[in-house]
Amino acid sequence: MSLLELDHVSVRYQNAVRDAVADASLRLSSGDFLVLTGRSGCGKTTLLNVAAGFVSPSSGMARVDGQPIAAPGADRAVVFQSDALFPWASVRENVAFALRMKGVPRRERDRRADALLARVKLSGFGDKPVWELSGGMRQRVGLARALAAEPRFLLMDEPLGALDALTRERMQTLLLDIWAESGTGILMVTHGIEEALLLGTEVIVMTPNPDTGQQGRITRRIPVSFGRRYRAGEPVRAIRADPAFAAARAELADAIFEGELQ
Ligand SMILES: Nc1ncnc2c1ncn2[C@@H]1O[C@H](COP(=O)(O)OP(=O)(O)OP(=O)(O)O)[C@@H](O)[C@H]1O
Repeated sequence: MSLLELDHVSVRYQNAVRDAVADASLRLSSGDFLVLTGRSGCGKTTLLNVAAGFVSPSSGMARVDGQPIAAPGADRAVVFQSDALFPWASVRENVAFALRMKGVPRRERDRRADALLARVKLSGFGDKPVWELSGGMRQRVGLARALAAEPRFLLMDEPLGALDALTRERMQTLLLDIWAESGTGILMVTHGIEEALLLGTEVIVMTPNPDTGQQGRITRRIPVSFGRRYRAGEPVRAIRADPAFAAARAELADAIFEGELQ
């Protein structure tokens, strides 16, 4: 069991007159799926980057298992919206990259890469160059590559944002399957309201300060259980059709837009 904590974190970028994120706290344990959502510019990526170790808090603390986060680490794998794969390498080589860095011998890393490719439903694609793959397939390669490091936490910034609607729905269930199998703690940023509800165990809403349009704060934390229902065997279609899902959708939209849409 691992714990990633952001404790009263504020971030002010160099030369900025205000904090991009003000006084944000969250706790991500193994097996949690936290979703950060909110309007554009309210600081979601900034907060994820603090967890990743790319950005240092100006005040407050970020910790993994009590140790301050000072830099990116293999315990926290990051998946971005653009897949950031190595275009010159094969699918298998991309997935095996972290294993190669660790000095895992060739045969062993190929075996593990192929097992990961099977998990993301890309068996048989290992020898392909990545540029031959569709956007959804590339994102699955990116996911397999992140999982290769056996991270304690998976940090994902709009990982499905560039995909078409049908591919995105399939990726959502794949993410739930991988989360269930791996027991990893996931922190994901998304603009998708239904996606947040379907995937998260907790949806964290950030909103900008109404006076400045900046200084993102956490304004709501909504516990959700739809993803757990999928894990327990309920089909996604049935979950989406449940009036409780529509009610949660309306509640979350209201929290994000603070009544602006009504
Ligand atoms: N490297 C940076 N230097 C200076 N300011 C930055 C930097 N990165 C982000 N900001 C500012 O910090 C604020 C929060 O940005 P951030 O990208 O974290 O928001 P976001 O909620 O992820 O936005 P989006 O949903 O559009 O991706 C914005 O005002 C942005 O302009």
